[in-house]
Amino acid sequence: MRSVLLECRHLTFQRGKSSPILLKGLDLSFSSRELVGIFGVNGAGKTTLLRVLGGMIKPTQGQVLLSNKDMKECLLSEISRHIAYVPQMQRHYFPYSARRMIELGRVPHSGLLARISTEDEDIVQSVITRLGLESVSQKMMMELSGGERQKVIFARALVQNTPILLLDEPMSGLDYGAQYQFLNLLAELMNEGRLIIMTSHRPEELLPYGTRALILEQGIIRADGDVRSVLTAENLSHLYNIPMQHIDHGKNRLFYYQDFQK
Ligand SMILES: Nc1ncnc2c1ncn2[C@@H]1O[C@H](COP(=O)(O)OP(=O)(O)OP(=O)(O)O)[C@@H](O)[C@H]1O
Repeated sequence: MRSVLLECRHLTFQRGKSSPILLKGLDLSFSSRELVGIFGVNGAGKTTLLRVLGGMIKPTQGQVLLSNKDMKECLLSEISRHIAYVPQMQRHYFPYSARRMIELGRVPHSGLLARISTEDEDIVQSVITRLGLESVSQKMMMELSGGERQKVIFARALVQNTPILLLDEPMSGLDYGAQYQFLNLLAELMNEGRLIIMTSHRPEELLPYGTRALILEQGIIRADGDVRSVLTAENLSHLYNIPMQHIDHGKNRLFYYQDFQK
């Protein structure tokens, strides 16, 4: 059975009085065992929505509810035991090794000053193995490639062992093979019962396993539903104002620009 893990009610967000209203009274509900993609043009507010849902920034109006509890009443430690957030690719990191960076994901469970326990070490090691990070785990973060860093930050979120994962363009730096493995991993995590919400610019990546897609446009949700009904050439042509077509192939849907050669 699915249970509602995260909701927002009448969620409005505006940075300042003279700034545009980025999110306009959104009502959304997300449950366990969902893999949701948020789509929208650059600057539409996808990251902002993820960050408000993750409790990192407060709504201007409205509420975010974590397992039915108003997030305003949740301690930071409580939020981080429920939600792991993976930001868009960053350039600068503290001078930590990859393993140390991953270990930090255990802090919500063990506390900032506690020594890492044997149980924590086992969890960290199992995630390093699951993501194939053995060869980079002893290297410093700044010595890693962009895609390797991306995997390490995802590993940190996984060891947090939360029912909710919020991922901001998680596949942007991954090579083709790593994207394939990552998609399969997301499907596994969803089947374990997690709620995964990710932003994306590539509808293809959501089609095989995604359960739901949202289109955020001018502060409102223009479409919300099953991936195959939302991520259509018609909806994307309208969203990006370009002529698009799609072809279905099994579980996959391929998108292409119509009349590209003209
Ligand atoms: N820290 C900030 N201070 C001021 N404005 C910001 C800040 N972060 C984002 N914005 C603005 O808020 C708007 C929404 O940004 P957001 O990052 O949520 O968009 P997005 O849909 O995730 O975009 P992209 O697809 O380019 O990543 C943009 O106009 C952006 O310039």
